[in-house]
Amino acid sequence: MEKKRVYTIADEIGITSKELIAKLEELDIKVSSHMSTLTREEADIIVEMFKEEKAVKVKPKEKEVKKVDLVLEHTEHEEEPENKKSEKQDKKEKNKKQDKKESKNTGHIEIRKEEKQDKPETEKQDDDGIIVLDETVVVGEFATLIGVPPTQVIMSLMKMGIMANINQNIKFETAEKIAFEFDKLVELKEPEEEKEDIIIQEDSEEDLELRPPIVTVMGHVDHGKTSLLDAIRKTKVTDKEAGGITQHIGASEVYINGKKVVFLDTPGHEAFTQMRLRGAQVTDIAILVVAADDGIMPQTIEAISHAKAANIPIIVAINKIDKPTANIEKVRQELSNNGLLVEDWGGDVIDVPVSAKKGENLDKLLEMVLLVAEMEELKANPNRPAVGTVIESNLDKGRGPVATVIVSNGTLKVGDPVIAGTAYGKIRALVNDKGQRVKKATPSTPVEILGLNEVPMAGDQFVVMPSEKAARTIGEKRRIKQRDEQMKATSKITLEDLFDKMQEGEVKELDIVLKADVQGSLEAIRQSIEKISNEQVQLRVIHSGVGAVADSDIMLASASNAIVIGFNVRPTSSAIAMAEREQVDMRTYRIIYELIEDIEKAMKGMLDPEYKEVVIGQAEVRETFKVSGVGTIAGSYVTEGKVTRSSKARLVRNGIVIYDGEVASIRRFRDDVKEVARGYECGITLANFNDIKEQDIIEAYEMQEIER
Ligand SMILES: Nc1nc2c(ncn2[C@@H]2O[C@H](COP(=O)(O)OP(=O)(O)OP(=O)(O)O)[C@@H](O)[C@H]2O)c(=O)[nH]1
Repeated sequence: MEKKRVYTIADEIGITSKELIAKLEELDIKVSSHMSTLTREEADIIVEMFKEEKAVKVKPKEKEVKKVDLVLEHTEHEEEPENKKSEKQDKKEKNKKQDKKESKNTGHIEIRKEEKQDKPETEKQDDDGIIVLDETVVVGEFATLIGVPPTQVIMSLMKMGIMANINQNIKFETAEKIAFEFDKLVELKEPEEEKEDIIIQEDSEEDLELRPPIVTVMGHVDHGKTSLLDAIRKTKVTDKEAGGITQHIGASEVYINGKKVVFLDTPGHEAFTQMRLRGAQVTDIAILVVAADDGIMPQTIEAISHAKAANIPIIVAINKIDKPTANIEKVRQELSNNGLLVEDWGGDVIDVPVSAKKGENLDKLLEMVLLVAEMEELKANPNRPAVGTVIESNLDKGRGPVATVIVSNGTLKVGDPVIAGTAYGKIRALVNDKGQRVKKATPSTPVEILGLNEVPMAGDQFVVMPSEKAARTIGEKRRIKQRDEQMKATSKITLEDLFDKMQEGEVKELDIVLKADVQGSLEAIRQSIEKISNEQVQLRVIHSGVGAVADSDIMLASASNAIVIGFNVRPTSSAIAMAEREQVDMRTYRIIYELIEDIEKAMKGMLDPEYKEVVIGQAEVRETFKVSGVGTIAGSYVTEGKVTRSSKARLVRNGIVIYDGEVASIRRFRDDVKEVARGYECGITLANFNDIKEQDIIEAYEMQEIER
């Protein structure tokens, strides 16, 4: 580390060494003489501090002006006389109240008016003179806020053993201590809640009526999800509406004993989790299809994890019972191994053996769906303007933007002005799942809506607005906000920032998606991981499975703000791309101990930086010499880049890595040298390794820290 002598620093400031030593003593920095050294960083801060101090002494006026400028940049009335300020404050309070009154209340939603931001985002002073600060604050700004010269703040910091210059950030806790020293009070800014632009008002209990359940079918590939959906639709849809042709709109309704059940058309948990990723939970109940001849398979386990993560009840349909190889009891056994104990086995999970092919027991399955729905008490108020979720959307050549929505509450009518994400418009037509035009759609009903100005996204919430104008205003505002947000990267949890987020109280749980090469290691790792939970943070494996890290793992992690850990497995290339896009922290390990150690370190905020290997050169071994006391010296010729004494080295023979370690020495003629470049000969020895042969390749590499 570069150092500076006291006399040089004194010289730079323009004072004598003695004066500097005395000043440093005041700051509790002990130096014995003018020959003592400080680190370069310390020296810079001290020089800067003294320069500032001098400037304040010499040109107090200019400094004042600058200070006011700085304040003006943030807020115009911070420097106003007290009485005027409070007058303004009063007015503002009144305005605020007025605003609140004015914010439109349509009976079911409240449209929030934007509050004027006339104070700086980060810091402000509240009415009783308490200065409100963020988690961190820049030294210079903090000094201005508490009305103390920056040099004094820097000095106080030094006394606390913190070397920071005027442009550096300090933590709130530090700022608080310093403010106390100067008789000022500060408080931590309360985290602002994400303000919704539309507040949907709750219904009172007496307005609520039961609504049909919305069901998603999940399960392993080929276990019969599509067959089951088709079979249900064929028997049930055509039963009711003779000749009615099911049109694909993303969801369909079926009737059992006169009661309606809504099925989402896209089977599988990917679509389901995709929606959750967008913050929408449409599904009330999951039907887990398990083929009786195949049993629980990896995607079955995934589906279980996804449904559990979404906290929805699961009904198991044990399918293909018509097959001679069907083994229902085996499926039940496997279910219990995966945390689903069926009723026959003393648990509370409902399972129904069915055959999608033969149409067997489908009524029983649907009855169970209704039963679970009843227990869930799914309710809505049909007598209010509608809200719901977009489940599919597309741009139709003839009809323009088309969206299938499911009404979650209220009744949607033709002519209603709506907003869906950033899209807005007036409902021109409603089309049901049979392709028929309808006038209205009640709770849990899937319908296509026409009349939006653009195609919304699946997962977007739609809300009926008081007027078309209100819909447009909100739509435009959202578009601007969306653009802003796209600029800011979304912050997902990572092991690096785990500690900081724990300190800030943002994180109480670390969810993990775990993939490993064999079942045995999965269990061992899961147990070890969950054991290291402490009071501050709970570690939870929300999904584990055998095999490569796949897209669905990343999707689940992203939707649940989890990290992904792969043990002895690699991610697929599309999973890598997806993790990058979704900013999911994904790590792979080959040694359990290292995996556990990384998590433990992350919990203490001491995670080592990540390194990547960079090959810096290659040398060919042309001759070898055995020297007693030294070992084998490889007489080599550097063919690429360079080889340095500090590099790591690999010995490669016929493409196979024979040794991986470090360069012990490099000599040119009889001298030890630091490095040898391409085109030169040299003698290389490797640390603790002598089995070097002619024609071997020595590959020199370095581990470089990756910027995160
Ligand atoms: N014997 C028998 N075969 C069935 C049954 N249900 C589905 N199958 C067959 O199983 C195969 C897979 O059925 P699908 O409905 O395509 O399965 P899936 O789960 O939707 O498959 P993916 O869409 O590929 O994930 C088809 O050949 C079906 O005919 C059943 O109850 N009995």
